[in-house]
Amino acid sequence: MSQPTADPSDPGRPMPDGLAPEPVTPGGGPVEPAAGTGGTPATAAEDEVVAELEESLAEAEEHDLFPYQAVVLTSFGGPEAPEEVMPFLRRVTGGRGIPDERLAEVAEHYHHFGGKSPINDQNRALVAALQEELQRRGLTLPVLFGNRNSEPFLTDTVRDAHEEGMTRLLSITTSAYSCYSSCRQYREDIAAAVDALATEGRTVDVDKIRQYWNHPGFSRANARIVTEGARQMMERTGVAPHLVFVTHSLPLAMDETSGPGDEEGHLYSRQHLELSAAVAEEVSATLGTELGHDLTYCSRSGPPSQPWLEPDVNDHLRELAGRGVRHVVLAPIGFVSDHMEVVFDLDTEAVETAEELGLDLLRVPTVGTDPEFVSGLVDLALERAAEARGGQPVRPTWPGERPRPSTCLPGCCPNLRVDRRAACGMD
Ligand SMILES: CC1=C(CCC(=O)O)c2cc3nc(cc4[nH]c(cc5[nH]c(cc1n2)c(C)c5CCC(=O)O)c(CCC(=O)O)c4C)C(CCC(=O)O)=C3C
Ligand SMILES: [Fe+2]
Repeated sequence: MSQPTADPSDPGRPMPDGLAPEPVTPGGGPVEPAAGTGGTPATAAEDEVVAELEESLAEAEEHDLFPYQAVVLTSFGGPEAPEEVMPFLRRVTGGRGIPDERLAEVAEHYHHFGGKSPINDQNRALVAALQEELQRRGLTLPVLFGNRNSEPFLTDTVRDAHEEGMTRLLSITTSAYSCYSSCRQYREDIAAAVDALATEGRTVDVDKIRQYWNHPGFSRANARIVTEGARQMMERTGVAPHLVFVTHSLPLAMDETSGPGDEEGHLYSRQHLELSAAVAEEVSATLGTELGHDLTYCSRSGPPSQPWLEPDVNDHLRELAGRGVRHVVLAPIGFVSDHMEVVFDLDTEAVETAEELGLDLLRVPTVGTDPEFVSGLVDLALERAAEARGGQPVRPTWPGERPRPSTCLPGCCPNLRVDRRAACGMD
């Protein structure tokens, strides 16, 4: 960790400069006397209303997540019944040129599990864990849940929040890395929700925590999980396993253009390469033996003519077996929960490939509701709130020392097909 002593959320430490809430009300000014009194003396009932309002505004200013009134876990979504599978897939791929055969094939993956993706249950568990962690720190804000591609839809969640009187929300997305699919597309869907509600006369602002691939809550939890898996395998077999990291493949053009718009590009694959190397080094140091490692990709789609990031995890397992590797720890560092990509593409397909090859394969879990990860997400929310108040909070990272900006730079991770407004950025 680059700045191990600075934890803005640690209640035991005094707040660094700039972290104290600004003395403003959510409405931007002092509380007005009850409206409609027309200069006549206030009734006891009106006095009571004003007192309650003042009290609730004072409460809203006290907490460390001010100016936010709720946290919204924002995720991809997934079907929960067989009849939801095709509508979900059409929503996800709408106009994106995914061949019909690929859609039918992916539909089969869902039907293989009774038409239900595990992703929503996993996110509901994460919502509960986040709520518990906030409460543990004395923060009483609600944690809401909204999806991009299935119920509960983000727009409906934000509308309900507005009905409850909320106008400023903080989104925590279930996506750690930087590319169009994992960052800007979420920002576009947040903007679409905000804009849809604006047409109903509802004004809501939504900010987002930074991409957290190198926030210690995510990266250190992954390092620990992979270490545990490798240790188990070593104790069982007496052999140091090979580490195979895996993430979602992307069209090469999407990887090339991922990043801050500084024309360096390839940020998505570079982030994964950097974390894979750091975790492998950490595991090797902890277990006292050098473990080999590679980064691989899964869940390729799109037309065969379009180049995507490689090697595919199955191809790579074949290559490793050919080189005489017998024991593999498979670490899905690209994902935050064991959703369909993990239970089908890895636990079903890659496991089958390994069986054919006679490889001993251990797939370690994603971060899920790991307490270190959940606590890291709350730290990230506190960090974002401090920034929203004009402060300059400490922004811990591992590996490296370059946190992603919480407001994306112009042109970052562009949509290569159409122009859509994106929230949480400078463009
Ligand atoms: C980077 C990335 C993440 C990780 C970041 C994040 O988590 O957001 C991710 C997650 C997910 N992807 C998911 C599902 C799907 N992704 C698809 C298609 C695509 N994903 C892409 C990228 C990513 N995807 C891309 C470049 C495409 C091609 C078409 C397009 O440009 O959009 C398709 C269409 C069919 C197909 O082609 O496979 C489906 C059904 C689910 C739900 C799983 C469940 O139900 O449990 C989750 C969590
Ligand atoms: Fe996907």
